[in-house]
Amino acid sequence: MTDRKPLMAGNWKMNLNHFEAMKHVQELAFSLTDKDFDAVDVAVLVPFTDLRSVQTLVQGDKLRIQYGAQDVSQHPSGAYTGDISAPMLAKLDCHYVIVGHSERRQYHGETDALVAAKAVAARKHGITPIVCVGEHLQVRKDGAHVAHCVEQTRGSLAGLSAEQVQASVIAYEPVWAIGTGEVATPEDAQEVCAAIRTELATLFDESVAANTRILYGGSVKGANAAELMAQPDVDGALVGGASLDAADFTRIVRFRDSAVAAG
Ligand SMILES: O=C[C@H](O)COP(=O)(O)O
Repeated sequence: MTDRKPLMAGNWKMNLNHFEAMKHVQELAFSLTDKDFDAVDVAVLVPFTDLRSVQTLVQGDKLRIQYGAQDVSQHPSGAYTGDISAPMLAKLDCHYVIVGHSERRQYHGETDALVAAKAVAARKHGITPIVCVGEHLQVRKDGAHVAHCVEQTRGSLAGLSAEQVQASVIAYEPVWAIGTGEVATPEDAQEVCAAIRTELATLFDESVAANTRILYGGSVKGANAAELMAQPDVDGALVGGASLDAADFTRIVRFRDSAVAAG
């Protein structure tokens, strides 16, 4: 890892109502210290219904926890029943929004072009998109995972300027590792994150490649975070299940402590 500040982002998925959200953020705030926030950016990516409560808590108590949503419309407003726009998220001071999570791609048929349009919409309103890519198990078995993820990255960033990409985050999440307990090896994570970074240099330039944060996601836990974060092209984690456990998420944020203990 270079001087890119690590980002540990908890994707709560469809868990925690707004009461539970406030309790959980308070627990996190209680267990994390200024030293943690100096070293690592910490974010929670919460259901839409939790955003107002989380915003109130974070801003009211001046917490250093960042927050955001898990999806956004590509449209700024209009007759799109059920959708939430980037201006709406910006009004709630969201820092981040996930776009193109594999669960959106799988259950809502989201394509690379749609993901790119959502990322553009987010950047237009000052929100950092966390653009997800990753291969299914069969693609990995076929040995096509690197090419697949590079292609998906290219498609999911189509239309974004160099500045917009540099102000975005990319998350490599192998689908076979999500929620399965089967974490990628550090070498697997490094191989794909490095290939994505090389692709950013090709698509844009070395500076974009060097400054864009690339996360790994898929069964990250306190016990395995340090070895993943030790990889030079892995700049943090997008954490699902373990982000619902304040103690384990804190261990992930403090990955350097376990690296020291192990070393
Ligand atoms: O966005 C998070 C990922 O889907 C990872 O989920 P997981 O940590 O439960 O495997």
